[in-house]
Amino acid sequence: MDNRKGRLMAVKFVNAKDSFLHVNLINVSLMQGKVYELRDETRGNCLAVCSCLATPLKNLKDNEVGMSQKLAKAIGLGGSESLVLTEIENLIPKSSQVIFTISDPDYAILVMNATKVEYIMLDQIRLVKRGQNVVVWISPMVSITLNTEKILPESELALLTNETELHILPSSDVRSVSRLGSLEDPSPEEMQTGLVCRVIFSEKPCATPFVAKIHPSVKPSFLFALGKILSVNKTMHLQLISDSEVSPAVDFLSNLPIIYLDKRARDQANLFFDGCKIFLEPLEIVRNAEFIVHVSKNCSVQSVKDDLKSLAEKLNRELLVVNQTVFPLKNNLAVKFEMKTSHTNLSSTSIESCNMGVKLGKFEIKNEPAMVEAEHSDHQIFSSWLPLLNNLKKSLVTNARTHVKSPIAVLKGTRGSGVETFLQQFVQLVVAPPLKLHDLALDCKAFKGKTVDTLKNKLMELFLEGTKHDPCIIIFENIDQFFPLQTHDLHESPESSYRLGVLQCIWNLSYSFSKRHNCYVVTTAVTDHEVKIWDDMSVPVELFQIPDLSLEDKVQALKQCLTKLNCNWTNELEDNSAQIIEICNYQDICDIAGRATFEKLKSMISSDEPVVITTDDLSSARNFLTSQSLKDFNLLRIGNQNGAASSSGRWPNVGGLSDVKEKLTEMIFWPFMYSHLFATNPLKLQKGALLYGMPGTGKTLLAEELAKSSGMNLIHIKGPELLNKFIGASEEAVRNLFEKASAAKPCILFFDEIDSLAPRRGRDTTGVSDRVVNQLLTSLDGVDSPAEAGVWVLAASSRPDLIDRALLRPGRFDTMLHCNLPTRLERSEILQILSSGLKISSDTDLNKLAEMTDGFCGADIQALLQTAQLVALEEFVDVFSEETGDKSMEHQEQLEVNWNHIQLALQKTRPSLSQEERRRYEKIFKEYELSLQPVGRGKRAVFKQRTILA
Ligand SMILES: Nc1ncnc2c1ncn2[C@@H]1O[C@H](COP(=O)(O)OP(=O)(O)OP(=O)(O)O)[C@@H](O)[C@H]1O
Repeated sequence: MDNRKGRLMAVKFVNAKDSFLHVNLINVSLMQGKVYELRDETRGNCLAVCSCLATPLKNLKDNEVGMSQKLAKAIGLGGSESLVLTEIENLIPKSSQVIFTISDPDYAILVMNATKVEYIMLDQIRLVKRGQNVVVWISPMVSITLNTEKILPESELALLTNETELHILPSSDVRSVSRLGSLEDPSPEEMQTGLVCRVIFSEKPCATPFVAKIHPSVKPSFLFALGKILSVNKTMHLQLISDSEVSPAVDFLSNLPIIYLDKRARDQANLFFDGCKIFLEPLEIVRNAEFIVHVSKNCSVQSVKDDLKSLAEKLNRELLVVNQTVFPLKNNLAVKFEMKTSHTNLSSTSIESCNMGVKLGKFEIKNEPAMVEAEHSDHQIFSSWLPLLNNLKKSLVTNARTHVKSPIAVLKGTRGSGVETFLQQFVQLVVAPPLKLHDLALDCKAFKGKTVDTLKNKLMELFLEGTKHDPCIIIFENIDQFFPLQTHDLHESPESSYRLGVLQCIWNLSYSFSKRHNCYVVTTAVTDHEVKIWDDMSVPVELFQIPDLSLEDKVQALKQCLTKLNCNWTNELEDNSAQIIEICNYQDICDIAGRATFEKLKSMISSDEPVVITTDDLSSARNFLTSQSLKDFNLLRIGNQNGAASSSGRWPNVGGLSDVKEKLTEMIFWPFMYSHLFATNPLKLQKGALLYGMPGTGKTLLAEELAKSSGMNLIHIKGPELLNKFIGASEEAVRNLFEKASAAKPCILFFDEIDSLAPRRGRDTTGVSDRVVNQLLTSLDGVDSPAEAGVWVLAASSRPDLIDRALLRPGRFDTMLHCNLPTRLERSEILQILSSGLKISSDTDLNKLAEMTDGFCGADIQALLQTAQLVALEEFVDVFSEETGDKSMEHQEQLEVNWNHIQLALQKTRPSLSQEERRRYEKIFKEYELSLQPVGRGKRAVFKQRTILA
């Protein structure tokens, strides 16, 4: 192609939403990124300049150039014509300011979408020529046409970059064009050319329709044309009258004046919701700005405040500055900066660098609406959450006024603690008067696995939507979707960079939008890990910890759930429910109510009677469900059969071990059962105990039985299950565990095989165990007195000598309880217990069996009885199938374990530990016990002394 002569190409209209030229693949390699002058083939005049897009369009021929039909029309091309394309080779100057004009209807659209235009403009247009029209698409259906009025410094062409300041003026306001870009002050008229207001629908109809009321402190009475927010084609005239009875004068959150509009005018303007924004364009220009303040980029807010203060003092008058931020100066004196609304300034630094008009007059700072104490109605807010709800609301208001706080609030609650419900209650609170925030939500579940770019586009749409409804609150639901479980590695990994990308995107948008608009982002976090990720990004999110519900609130939550499920409840349930759901969290209560209702409905399927839930229904539903807070853990039992603690027969299933049982009863059972007595007694309670002994001696059984008999939750951790190869993950698992235990209180945290989780430090080459031990120590030290905290810690090990010694110090696992191999008497007791569920013939002598099982531990005895049962079963099957050919086992009741079966089982069963192994264990325990006693003092000293005396 001869660049000087140009190339003749036929114009084809393509479905593009931009002001670029499009060509096919072959031409792209020649033309991409280049800039062309477009001349009319017949008349030869230059119509426009355009740059060529690098993305090829398949359906174009080699001699065709594609452009949008709208653009073609805007630059004066009619029908399908041909153009001569001449490349512009000279360097195109980058311009600092470009001034466009725009038709009045398009201006109305622009005003409502200014922020969006800022973001999308450079994607659609890069090059402009003085006098040329360009088209910008605000949405696929809506576009505006801009005419390039002026380029500064003076030039024919301008390349638009991020640095270019764009000014767009309505064409009716051409007078001001000549002044733009100069350092001249804008005239007072320019400053009063428009007003953005928030509409509140007036309850009483006005005598004349199309009259809007406004508080006199904001504007005197003028005639305005009303441009509406949703449908942009209509313009209606509106009489604006001042009325001292209307209040508030200014919506303090958005700093927008509020006007009250009659219903008829509202319908005419297609305004659908209270609180929407409208743009008022004056029909009369009013000269009333008396003083101009220049606010430059480098000028501090304080210096402006000082200037204005001295001015107010000098004039002995009060200052009124409409729009933008309010700075209180002294009693009843305030200033607000007014940006020029005569044009929309699109530079990112516009706020700092523009001139602002100050109007002198009286201005009353509207007092911050008192934090309306949230209503404590039956269906709404729990009193335990009320202080936090109000704090969060306060933070939001402060942020809206000062922009000094973080735009993101993270609500942290444990699993099942009702985080989502809390969020709903918060939203209810802020969308109601007086704040009237608009709420938008994004369910992150829908974006799981999507690219950061896809998410970014969606977020951009969401935030832009938010700016339309400013002030608004944006809620990220289920944000944990972006935190895959195994992202604890500190090294670069696809997961960690994805997560970082997502969060950075959320942060960047929240930050930039909240600077200019009142957008406040609220999200949730369930684990420490989720909170830490924000920390790692070093962005200042505000963290709010959701408190546990009080017992009264739990009962209220239960009633709410049952009411929602259309159920009634009995009076006795009213009295007993607190006891049943005492240790449940919010989600558990919802689940229990749901389960109880479901079971009740099942039982009365053919009845039309109303559903009435009783104490029994609730208790059985509670026993059926696993607590939410414990779902990730190995939960052995919650409470006993009745859902409440029993005070008698505490160890019915554990034989022998009387010392250990007694000590555990004193240490855990009593302080829990009689907490009121212990609370008034200054006794220092022990919070942790270590059960040690040979394998199979009933250590796990003891922990289970303790939880069962006291009605406490039990979290059972098998040593190595917490260890994770990712750096930091094991420590975090330990931290989470203690958090869960606290959420599930009253709770016993039971570390089985603790020697494998917390071996002595310094022996592990990977360092994982060392860090886990350190974390365990920190977490154990963090557990308060069990009577208050409701968390007791138990550990079990058959090799206590391998455990890190620091764990055994006072305040940690400071009580050592030895679970011995059972003696003959104890074996007899165990045999009684374990055989109680079996059918045993009368010829069986359990005492004799106890004598014959020397060296057997509890687990061995259980194995022996199981083997005896199997032997009995084999015999039973043989006899019945041979004699009767009956294989249906109808005669099961005749299945019985007799002495003979036991003898046979005894021949097949050996103690799990040989004599030598038992001796080795005994030696280890002895040495271990000795090593624990302080040298020269205490027991060891006594022991030594005794030796000497003997
Ligand atoms: N003292 C006991 N009374 C009744 N049953 C017992 C007793 N000791 C052990 N058993 C039986 O043995 C089974 C296994 O015991 P348990 O798991 O509690 O032993 P452990 O000491 O925790 O063993 P390990 O060290 O191998 O974990 C129990 O479920 C129970 O049936």
